[in-house]
Amino acid sequence: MTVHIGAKLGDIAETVLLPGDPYRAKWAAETFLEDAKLVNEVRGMLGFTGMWKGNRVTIHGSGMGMPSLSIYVNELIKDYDAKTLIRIGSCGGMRDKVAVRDVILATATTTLSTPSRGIFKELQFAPTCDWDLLHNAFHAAEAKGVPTHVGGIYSADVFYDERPDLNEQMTRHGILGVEMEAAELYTLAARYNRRALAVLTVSDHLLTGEALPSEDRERSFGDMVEIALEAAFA
Ligand SMILES: O=P(O)(O)O[C@H]1O[C@H](CO)[C@@H](O)[C@H]1O
Ligand SMILES: O=c1cc[nH]c(=O)[nH]1
Repeated sequence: MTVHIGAKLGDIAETVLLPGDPYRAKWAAETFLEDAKLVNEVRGMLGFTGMWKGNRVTIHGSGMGMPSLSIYVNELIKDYDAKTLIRIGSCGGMRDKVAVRDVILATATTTLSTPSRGIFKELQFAPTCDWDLLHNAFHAAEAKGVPTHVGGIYSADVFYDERPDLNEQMTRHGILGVEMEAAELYTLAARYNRRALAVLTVSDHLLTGEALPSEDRERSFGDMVEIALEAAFA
């Protein structure tokens, strides 16, 4: 047990999928895993461990925003020795070519800051994904025929953004979508030599204003979960 995770040592698999939403973790575990068991519910942050095609997997909520994800990922790596960590999140589309329900595989993330910012001082560290996971995920998405984009994303600190000028610069510089966790996930994975990737489903669009309801964000992102599982065990 850790301060924020009630699971016993050994209850967490080496491969962990990380949705922001704990109820997406529950839905994904019940939908895709065999023998899924609840291993954490401290503060309502649900985590489940089960089997997928003979492979042991944990699906654990990260909460919203990098400070929350940082707590769970630090403990999952340092206390439970998680080795592969894949975020399965929603994001806002930022380019015309990206449509709602499309999948984005995030190669690199741009941020204003992360919880790790302090250690870098004047350095602008570039958080990037694991190449093998990206390669596997792209081929899994292609095989499923899921519309998929590969490229940079923006990991923001706020959902209700008062800086539309920043979004304009992101779009102008080719950023595909905005979410709130991947930069810290990639930074921690780099620090502890783990594999990380963010597989994202576009839930709304900053340019068109289109948006999916919260029930869809909790439950309708099956392609993203399967792509993440295929990528982890390819
Ligand atoms: O759907 P999740 O995984 O929570 O991800 C996105 O949704 C939340 C905001 O609604 C933020 O956590 C953002 O990163
Ligand atoms: O962080 C997020 C997630 C989904 N949609 C957004 O616009 N922002």
